Amino acid sequence: MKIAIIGAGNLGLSIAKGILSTNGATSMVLTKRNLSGLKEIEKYGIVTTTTDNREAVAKSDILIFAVQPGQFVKILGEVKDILTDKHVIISTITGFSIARMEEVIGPDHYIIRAMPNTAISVGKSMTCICSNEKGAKRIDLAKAIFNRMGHSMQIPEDQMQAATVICASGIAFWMRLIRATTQGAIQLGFDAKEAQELAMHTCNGAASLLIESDSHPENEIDKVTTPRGCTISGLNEMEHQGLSSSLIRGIVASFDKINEIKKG
Ligand SMILES: NC(=O)C1=CN([C@@H]2O[C@H](COP(=O)(O)OP(=O)(O)OC[C@H]3O[C@@H](n4cnc5c(N)ncnc54)[C@H](OP(=O)(O)O)[C@@H]3O)[C@@H](O)[C@H]2O)C=CC1
Ligand SMILES: O=C(O)[C@@H]1CCC=N1
Repeated sequence: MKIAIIGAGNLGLSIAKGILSTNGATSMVLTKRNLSGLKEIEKYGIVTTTTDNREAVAKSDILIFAVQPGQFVKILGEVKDILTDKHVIISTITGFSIARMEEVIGPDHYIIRAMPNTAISVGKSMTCICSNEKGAKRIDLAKAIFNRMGHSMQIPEDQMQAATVICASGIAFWMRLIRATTQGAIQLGFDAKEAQELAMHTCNGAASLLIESDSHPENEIDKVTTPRGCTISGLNEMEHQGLSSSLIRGIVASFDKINEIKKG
């Protein structure tokens, strides 16, 4: 697969690392205006970098766009005359609808919207995808690309904003929970490095347990909470302080904000 990543910033570079670590491409062209941050990745044989988006598009079949929303229309306009039927166009751009893409390049292209997160760099992204009518013929290819770097789910386009909050912003929410657990562990006497190790691997174990056993969180919680024990004391105090409520409110605030950004 010949892949171009247009806009190798935080997310674009994470995707590039994920593709490299899973041998997901035969060639990869990364673009940005200032190439100085791409020195390390250029050392990989299959990677080339350029400031020329047209060159990247001409050399590739799969085009992954990871620029800021305000930059996207201009870049699409710049390359639209060299888009052909070999190209699958994948946009990770928040709040930028398929209809707006079609307004610029027309509907006769394989268009996919994808919402990954930065764990794609280590092959562990939860990625939601949807497509335009023509892109439905390439959705299995898109799923295969993202399943190599984690787990994908096809959703209706009108759920992409919600998916952005839960999956893309969501990784930051989980990081904060891991950080808070680390701070608690330090207070209980572990040094900072040990504390983070305990928090990260416990978090990983909780998610793996649910994924691999197809179980419900409360079912697993019931197995841990000894009557009159320390777990239920901790959990109930967290709930008195509003743990679940604050997470839900944070998610809704994030969703309200993303809808505001889309309007404005
Ligand atoms: N960060 C995340 O976790 C996630 C981000 N997203 C979405 O992905 C997109 C990118 O986000 P993020 O990576 O954080 O943003 P960044 O600002 O880190 O990356 C955008 C990149 O685009 C490059 N760029 C700007 N103009 C051009 C151009 N004309 N040609 C080529 N490259 C260009 C910039 O580099 P330079 O200035 O050198 O050109 C920059 O590196 C956004 O739309 C965001 O909403 C979606 C999911 C998760
Ligand atoms: O914070 C943001 O707005 C973007 C979208 C999801 C991740 N980063």
